[in-house]
Amino acid sequence: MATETNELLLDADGLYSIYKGLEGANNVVALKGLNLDMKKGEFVAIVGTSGAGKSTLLRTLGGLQKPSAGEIRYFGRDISQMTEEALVPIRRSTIGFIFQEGNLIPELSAYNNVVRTLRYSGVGISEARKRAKELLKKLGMESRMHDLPQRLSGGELQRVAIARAISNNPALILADEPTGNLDAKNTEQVMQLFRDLHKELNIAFLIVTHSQHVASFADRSVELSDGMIIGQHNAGSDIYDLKESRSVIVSKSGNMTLPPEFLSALVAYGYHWDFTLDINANGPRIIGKPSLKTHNNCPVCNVPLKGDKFFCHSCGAKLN
Ligand SMILES: Nc1ncnc2c1ncn2[C@@H]1O[C@H](COP(=O)(O)OP(=O)(O)OP(=O)(O)O)[C@@H](O)[C@H]1O
Repeated sequence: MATETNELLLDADGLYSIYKGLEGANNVVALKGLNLDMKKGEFVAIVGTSGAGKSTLLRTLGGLQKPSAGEIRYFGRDISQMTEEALVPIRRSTIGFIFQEGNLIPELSAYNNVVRTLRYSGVGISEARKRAKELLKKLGMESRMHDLPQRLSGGELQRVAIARAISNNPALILADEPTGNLDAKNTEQVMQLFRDLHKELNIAFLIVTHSQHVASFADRSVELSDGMIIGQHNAGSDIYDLKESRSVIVSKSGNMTLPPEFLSALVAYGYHWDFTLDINANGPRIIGKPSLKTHNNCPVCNVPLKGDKFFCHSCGAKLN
């Protein structure tokens, strides 16, 4: 059985991700100071409109691209500024990736794709062969395992991709639209497989999806909009109309994320409230009068903002 514990698996703090604009164009700030915690064995969906930053978040959390600012900790260990050399073994031992296209090596059979992944992780050849066979059998691919990817259907390709992703017993699977290319029947089967793996092996899942059905498998859905997490939702929420089910998130480091309707009623993005809190035995109390301020320093590169408080002339971050 999946046992969700209070032990933190993943803990991301203040993540920014900036794509440099082409000549003359503004940079795109795809993640804007985002915070996310995941417990061991949790099943979380990332939902939100197109361009909200979901894939960027997944790739950044997986160490496939560096955040422009912020920290990403796995079991308390910060990976955000590690060299590729230091990252590779952590990625291999902790994380499995599944993408929409499956990303198999086209010249290798299903079986050799899995063997290759295991070999890269340092598993000996005979053990790798044995484990590849067992995994493909478990995923219902025993009779097709010597076929090349081009001879496999979308659903079969995803099974091989899943076999590769779980081959190193990862604590977490990061999946970007894993059923995006599949029909309803194959989507159901792949999601059922995820659920079984989650239960049997206690693997945590973080899945980007546009599908209500896929999100319904998750313990909670995290909603992204314009590079920020704007709410979370319990299992069974309607992801096509999330307004009703948003709840406030308070991260481990004390950052609070408020639903967008609330924020826009309060203030525009780019401002913050400045106040002093006194916490004593009677609970928290605001001292003095809160005041509304713009950032003095760029939250991405920390250089003082000059003139325009919503554009950093130093790193090019657009802050609204
Ligand atoms: N390599 C890149 N270079 C420049 N901008 C990029 C790059 N990748 C993504 N972006 C931009 O970053 C923002 C977030 O993109 P991302 O792909 O993370 O969103 P998404 O929520 O996954 O979208 P979708 O649901 O359509 O796949 C978008 O404005 C996108 O145009």
